[in-house]
Amino acid sequence: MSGGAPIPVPVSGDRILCIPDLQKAASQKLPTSAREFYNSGSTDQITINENSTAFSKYRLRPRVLVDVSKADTSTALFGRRLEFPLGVSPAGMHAMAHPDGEKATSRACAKAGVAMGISSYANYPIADIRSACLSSSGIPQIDHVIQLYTMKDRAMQLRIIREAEARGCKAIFLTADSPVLGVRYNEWRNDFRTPEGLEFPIIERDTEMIRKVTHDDTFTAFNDDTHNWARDIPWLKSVTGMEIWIKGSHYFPGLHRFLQKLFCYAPRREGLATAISACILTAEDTLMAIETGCHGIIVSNHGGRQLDGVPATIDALPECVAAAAGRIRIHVDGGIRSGTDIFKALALGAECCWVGRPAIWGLAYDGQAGVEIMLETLRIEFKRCMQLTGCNSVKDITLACLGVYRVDGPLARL
Ligand SMILES: Cc1cc2nc3c(=O)[nH]c(=O)nc-3n(C[C@H](O)[C@H](O)[C@H](O)COP(=O)(O)O)c2cc1C
Ligand SMILES: CC(C)CC(=O)C(=O)O
Repeated sequence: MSGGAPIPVPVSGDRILCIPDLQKAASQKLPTSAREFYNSGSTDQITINENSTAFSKYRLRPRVLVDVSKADTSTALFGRRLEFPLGVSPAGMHAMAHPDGEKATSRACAKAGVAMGISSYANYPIADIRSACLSSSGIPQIDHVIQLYTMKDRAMQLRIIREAEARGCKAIFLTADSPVLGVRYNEWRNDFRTPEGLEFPIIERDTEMIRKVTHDDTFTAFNDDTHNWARDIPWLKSVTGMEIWIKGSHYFPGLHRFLQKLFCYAPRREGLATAISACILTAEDTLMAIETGCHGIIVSNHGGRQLDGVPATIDALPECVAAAAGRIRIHVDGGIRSGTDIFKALALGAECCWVGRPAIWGLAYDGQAGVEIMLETLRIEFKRCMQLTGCNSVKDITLACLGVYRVDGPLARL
């Protein structure tokens, strides 16, 4: 019998015991316009709120009297071990939360053994973010992915891709839900501008250029609202060997007709037609990602910052998983605020989760150390959840671990 090494619990005097503690402490430190920029969603805040509350409808179905002394939280991504199934989502402007910005996030991710996404709107170049987490032998200790928008300026897009390749990024996360910026009242109300001194080196914008304009203006100038599956994915595949993952979903006109044709003329896919009927948009996008040969999808609604009123990602996940039928890798982000949330997402079929705002709150709270607290909190909670449900490895986390209450009924298995 082995009790294993005791799990270190964060017990500093700062009393950050969970992600909501961190959110509260960090938010108090941020000026109003930065706080609202980070913490808000779009329009009526429906989706951002649901992203985190939707997890609570699920109940855990634990198995007891299981030896969990050697429970192992690790998994693998891009052939590298992750300490637990988590990455930090690509989110712009980490340096508004702490001067070390994405470099601090990168170091914290390396310490925790998780992956990191680099936003096109990062405040440091890809090279600096990668080299912030070098091992003693000079090799980055974690994998990074580069987040790209579909951009009007193909030459710039190509320069970003070449730089990401040269610096060893493993994949492109193509953000598909942003042909235009979401309606963000906070940015309008506060006439939000990137603070003095911060740059967007990846999209080649210095501080003077970006302070002149709003994000709406920047998005309109850069993002390609003519983007589409048929043109953009083949182009990306033709220019890079990096993996291509689609982040977020966006309805592409004509797609429904295309799918109808597909199911009409390809009888072997009839089973899928049934599966997608539950949630047309996201299942369609999942199928398009498969059809166009992408490597993976991130079930994401951009943290509720783009189209308000879309479902919580944890609610969209099952339809995507069903439509995918094991043919594409599926990750999820949005509203994940505890280790139990990670557990539930895995039980519903995600391979890995990502968090956006919690990293920003960690930065605002205490730079790299704050992000480390955030990651360690989630790791400990995830491990405890695994042990208390009788799971010894992430492979043990299946649909059988969850239940949900139906109206006036007993707990139902999923
Ligand atoms: C301040 C902020 C900036 C973001 N910037 C980007 C971005 O540049 N590109 C992108 O694809 N997603 C961006 N996102 C969305 C995140 O990648 C991620 O989908 C989202 O934050 C996940 O939800 P969560 O914050 O509830 O964890 C941003 C999110 C926030 C909060
Ligand atoms: C820096 C931004 C324009 C990115 C952002 O806010 C977003 O993508 O949600």
